[in-house]
Amino acid sequence: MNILDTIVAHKKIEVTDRKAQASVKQLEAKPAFALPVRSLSDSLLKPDSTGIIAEFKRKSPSKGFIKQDANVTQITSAYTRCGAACLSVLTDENFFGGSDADLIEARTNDIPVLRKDFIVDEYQISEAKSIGADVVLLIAACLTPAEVKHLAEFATSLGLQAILELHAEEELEHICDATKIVGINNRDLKTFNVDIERSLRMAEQLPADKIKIAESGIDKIEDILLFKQNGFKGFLIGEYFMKQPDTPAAFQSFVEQLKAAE
Ligand SMILES: O=P(O)(O)OC[C@@H](O)[C@@H](O)c1c[nH]c2ccccc12
Repeated sequence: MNILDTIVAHKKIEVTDRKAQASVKQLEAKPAFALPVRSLSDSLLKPDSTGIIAEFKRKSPSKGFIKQDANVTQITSAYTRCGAACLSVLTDENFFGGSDADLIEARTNDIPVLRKDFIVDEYQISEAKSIGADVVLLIAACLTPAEVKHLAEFATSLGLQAILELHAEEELEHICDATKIVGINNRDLKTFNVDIERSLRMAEQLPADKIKIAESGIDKIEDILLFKQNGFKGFLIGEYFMKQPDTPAAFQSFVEQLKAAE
């Protein structure tokens, strides 16, 4: 079994357990469920947007611990203050060391927050809303096209936006009207290989009306400039910032360099 299959199998068991603990009605009754949603597309399309979706990630299956004791308040507030367009917060505990509590804390910032997790059931989208997320991720590699359509429409019905994550050309068939934002993952979730050129080639095949986001393995200003030239509006970056001894300072200097280069 590859790592993605392992994570998804684990996720399905977790979700079954959580469903037995809290009904959808109980999720809907949580105060955060009623919070207004902040729009990721509006944030990315602002003329002065950095486009950076800055990720809070303590560990990953490919790298192990990146920053085990990372402080979510300090890091997400610095990301926001220094110009992130959106925050991405891992909520998967087992493989990424994340939690709902991290997202709830990140939500106190006034930019959109992406719940970064492996969504296999609409229940997780209700959960995302109940902890204050504005955006959810739908990963084509673990869903059928019909599931993507259903989940994206369900997210939209709750006012949330969805990012459809693609990696391989065969996944282009997962695109539908409800998936307005498409992320191309430079990293293969089954092998962890990162290939930016491959993503650029694949992006050429996306419908022109989709908002494009480049994900993973981005660690230099030149990467962003290259993606921008190819029509990308968003850049999802985690490890590069999280692995720096001083994440807030590293983020600030990255944004300054990006602005100077433009
Ligand atoms: O840390 P990186 O290489 O900058 O990548 C961030 C983000 O793209 C990556 O964490 C990611 C992309 N798709 C995912 C799906 C699940 C979990 C994590 C991810």
